[in-house]
Amino acid sequence: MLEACQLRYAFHAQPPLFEDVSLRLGAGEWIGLSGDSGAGKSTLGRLLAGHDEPAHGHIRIDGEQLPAKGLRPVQWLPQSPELAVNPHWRVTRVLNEAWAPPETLRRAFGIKPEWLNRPVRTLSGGELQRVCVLRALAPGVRYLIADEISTMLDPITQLALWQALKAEAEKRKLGVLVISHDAALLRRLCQRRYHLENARLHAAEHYQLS
Ligand SMILES: Nc1ncnc2c1ncn2[C@@H]1O[C@H](COP(=O)(O)OP(=O)(O)OP(=O)(O)O)[C@@H](O)[C@H]1O
Repeated sequence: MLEACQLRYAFHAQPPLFEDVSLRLGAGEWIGLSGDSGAGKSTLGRLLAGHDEPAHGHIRIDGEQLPAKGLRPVQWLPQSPELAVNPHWRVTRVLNEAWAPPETLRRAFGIKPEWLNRPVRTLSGGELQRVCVLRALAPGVRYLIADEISTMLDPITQLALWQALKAEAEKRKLGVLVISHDAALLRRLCQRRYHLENARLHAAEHYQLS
C-alpha cells in the first residue's frame, strides 16, 4: 500500500499548493486525479514518487519510507518525456536503462525495432512517451504515477497504450495513479477518483469498472 498522509506543500514563500492531502493506493488499484491547470497535480505526483519532499506529512510504502537511493518503487511518468531522457542517447540505451523489456512488451507498447538505433531526440513526443512508459516498468517498481501520459497520442495509439499498461499492471499488481483532464478516461480506467481544488483533495463518487 502506498500511503500519503496529511501532505502539505508550498513553493518557496507562496501559499500552500495543497494542504492535508491524504491518499492510499493499493497493489493493483487504479485511481484517478483531476484538477484545474496549476492546481498541483504534477507536484503531488512528484512528491509521491520521492522527487521532492513535502513540507509536512509523509509518504510510506507498506509503512516504510521511500528508499533514498536505487530504483524508485514509485515511478512518476511526466507529460513531457523529453525532459526525462538524455537526448543524445540511442533509444535502446534509454529503454534498457533499468531493465531489458522483452520483445513481446516492446510490441505491445508499439515500439518499433527500427527505432532502437536512433537517438531519442529523433522520436516524436508520442513515440518517446511509449518508450518511457515501458522503461519505467522495471522489476521492483510497484506504483506508477501516469501524469497526462496519453495527451499527445492519437486516439488509437492512446487506446493501445492504456491496454498494454493495463495488462502489464494487472499481471504485476501495480498500483496506478492516473492524472488527467480527461474525465471520461478517468471514469473508464479508475475505480476511485479525486479532484484537487483549493489546495484540498476531494473524493469523486465511486466508479464501477466496466
Ligand atoms: N519550481 C517551481 N517554482 C514555483 N512555482 C512552481 C514551480 N513548479 C510549479 N510551480 C507552480 O505550481 C503550480 C502547480 O503546478 P503543477 O505542475 O503541479 O500543476 P498541475 O495541476 O499539474 O497543472 P497542469 O494541469 O497544467 O499540468 C503552478 O502554478 C506552477 O506554476
